[in-house]
Amino acid sequence: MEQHPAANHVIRVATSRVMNEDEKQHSAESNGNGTMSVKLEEAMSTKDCKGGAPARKINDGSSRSDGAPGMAMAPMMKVEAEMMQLQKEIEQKSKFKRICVFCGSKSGKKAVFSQAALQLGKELVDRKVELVYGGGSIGLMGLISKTVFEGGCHVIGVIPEALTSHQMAEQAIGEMRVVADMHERKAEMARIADAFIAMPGGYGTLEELLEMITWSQLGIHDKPVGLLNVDGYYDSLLTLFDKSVEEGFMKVGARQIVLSAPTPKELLTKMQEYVPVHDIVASRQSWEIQQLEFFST
Ligand SMILES: C/C(=C\CNc1ncnc2c1ncn2[C@@H]1O[C@H](COP(=O)(O)O)[C@@H](O)[C@H]1O)CO
Repeated sequence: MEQHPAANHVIRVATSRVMNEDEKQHSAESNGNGTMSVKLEEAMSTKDCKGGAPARKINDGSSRSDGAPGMAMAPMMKVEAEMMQLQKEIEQKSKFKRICVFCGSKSGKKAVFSQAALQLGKELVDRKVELVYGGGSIGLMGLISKTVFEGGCHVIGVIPEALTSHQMAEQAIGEMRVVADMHERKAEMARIADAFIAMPGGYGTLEELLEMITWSQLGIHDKPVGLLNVDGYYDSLLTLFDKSVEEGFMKVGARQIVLSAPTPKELLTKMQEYVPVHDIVASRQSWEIQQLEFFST
């Protein structure tokens, strides 16, 4: 393990497969909504707010466990306040433990792009989501990683060996996973993240985005892929995808792999609700078997 003063820690990763047991376990760990649902059900049950004897109905002003008239409002209001708080927590709590964000190594000309990076970073912090990203400290990459890190959430940069000397001269933050090349980088990002978001960016961002969409179409993963369409930046790409369906190069179901929204909140809501509807080319299991065979030869 290599340590750099500017980074929390740096580890070298030998990526051999896109999906493995660690990923499956992590995926199981990441679904925290069950606990909250149970809590809400408890709050909505017929017990009073102190957990005493059952009352009749939550919204009925006469519902008192002790049967005393006229004094029901205070405990009922407390139950309702608790329910609202739990509901808020459920909405804020993310289904995703880690989200990979692809974004520009430049900040773009308009301030809205930087503002969106800060907004998305804050949204991840509010939802207690860890960030996986390209490991660079420049452009939108630098802004979002700093925001998430300073917000107290874990940040994992996945960086090819060739870029490390450049990176280390800059201010690296969080955990750095050093991989052999660009292919391993994407495989590692895909393996450890539960979902992918592309912010505005150039070729690098587009290439990463399209690869994750293609891997979903093929059945290599079934994780949500979202486009943060800041100030209509991706309008023309979305139109091209529609054109591709129109001209018979893409199935309607496959077009639905790509989710998009102008704000992080709206995008994350769509991503939380995402259910794949496309036909996959080969099962995830068969991709894993192929990869195992490839790496064992
Ligand atoms: C290491 C530093 C600069 C070197 N540049 C990059 N470092 C890390 N990751 C990068 C770098 N350039 C591109 N990427 C990856 O591509 C995406 C951005 O590319 P774009 O062409 O700017 O859209 C990004 O998601 C990265 O994964 C000093 O910090």
